[in-house]
Amino acid sequence: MRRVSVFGATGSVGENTFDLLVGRDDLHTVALTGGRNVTRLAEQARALRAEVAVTAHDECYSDLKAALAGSGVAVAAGPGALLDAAAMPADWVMSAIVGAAGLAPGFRALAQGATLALANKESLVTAGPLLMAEAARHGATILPVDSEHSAIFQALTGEDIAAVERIIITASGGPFRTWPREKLAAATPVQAVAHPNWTMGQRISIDSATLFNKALEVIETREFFGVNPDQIEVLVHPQSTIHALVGFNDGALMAHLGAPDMRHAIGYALHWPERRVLPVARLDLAAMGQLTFEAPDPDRFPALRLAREVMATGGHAGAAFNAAKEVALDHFIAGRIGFLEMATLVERVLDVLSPQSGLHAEVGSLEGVLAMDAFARQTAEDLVRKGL
Ligand SMILES: NC(=O)C1=CN([C@@H]2O[C@H](COP(=O)(O)OP(=O)(O)OC[C@H]3O[C@@H](n4cnc5c(N)ncnc54)[C@H](OP(=O)(O)O)[C@@H]3O)[C@@H](O)[C@H]2O)C=CC1
Ligand SMILES: CC(=O)[C@@H](O)[C@H](O)COP(=O)(O)O
Ligand SMILES: [Mn+2]
Repeated sequence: MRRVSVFGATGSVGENTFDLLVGRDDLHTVALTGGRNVTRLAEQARALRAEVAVTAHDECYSDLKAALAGSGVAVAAGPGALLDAAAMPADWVMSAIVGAAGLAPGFRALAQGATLALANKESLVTAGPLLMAEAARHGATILPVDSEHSAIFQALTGEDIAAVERIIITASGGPFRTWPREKLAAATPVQAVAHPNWTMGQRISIDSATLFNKALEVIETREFFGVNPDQIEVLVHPQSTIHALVGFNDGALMAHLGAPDMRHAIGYALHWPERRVLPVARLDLAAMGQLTFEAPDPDRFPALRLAREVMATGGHAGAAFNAAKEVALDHFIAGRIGFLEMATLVERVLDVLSPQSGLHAEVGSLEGVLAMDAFARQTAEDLVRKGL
């Protein structure tokens, strides 16, 4: 029986994963984790007959315990319990916690040789070399779940990475793709979260609106596939039908198309190296009529430029970039800074950290990455307090 665990089970990727796991008697669920939504976590744990359910928050323990009374599911809480759950032997582990909080559990799961289905792009942005080395050290496999990276991975199957000239990841452009800069300044969280094509969690949805999601994905592409930054292109494609394209040295361009449904990428990672029938809509290209493409606008969406600077800096710049972006997002959601100020804040943090602080230093340990993450968060908080 194949053993599976899901980290971030109550989120958008987590629910899509649950949908593919429920009712499968060839799979055994080891651990399910969530955050504050303990009611849903308990429902999932009962439905999948999980060995253990873990909430990331100590204060949610008693509610989770009560919700699982009589179920036979063990209950635990707190960041340490998340790591303990990641250490429980499993064959396939979904990493779908949002933000840098997903890094340590995924890292821990690799140490027991699990196949890590990686939705948490922040892991590669903050600690790419470390994560890939940890997988190699333990004979573990990392499979991409981010839709673009799953698409690239599929387009590369059977190919030689040395024959790759370029990788093109598509961006929907988000809900503000056509908005002028003046209007963007007043954009609200409610408007920013309304993704045109995908149903996702609040944070990644807003990151799609700023194009910070695409900025993270450019770095994720570099870290996962080992290509040079100048081989990675971003193409705005408002229909989100093509997820990525790979260009080869003979001029061929292989595109991956599919409905905007994460169950494809999750299901591909679940069954890899096989393909199995998945409950996703089939495309009707004639009904669609046309697919369109645009270049991203660097003035209204500076996140992509910042990603290029981060890749040029290397070292811990990815951890600082992601942490600053997470703080900026918190303040935007809370109404303390404006939409355009998110990129301003991230750029200021990188400027402040640039001359000192080990930003260039090679990524050598999880502790080092987490220290840079904390330092960048503190720097961002200080800048917001003083006023941007
Ligand atoms: N949504 C999507 O379609 C896609 C998402 N991704 C990536 O996948 C990851 C998850 O995204 P998404 O599902 O949208 O996110 P959601 O916000 O929908 O879900 C996040 C999950 O993480 C849990 N969580 C939140 N904070 C913490 C924490 N500090 N410690 C432990 N667990 C926590 C949440 O628990 P609770 O809700 O119970 O509080 C929830 O289970 C992100 O890295 C995102 O970039 C990538 C491609 C597509
Ligand atoms: C589903 C997925 O992989 C998301 O990362 C998606 O790509 C977000 O859409 P944007 O292209 O708007 O960032
Ligand atoms: Mn994506």
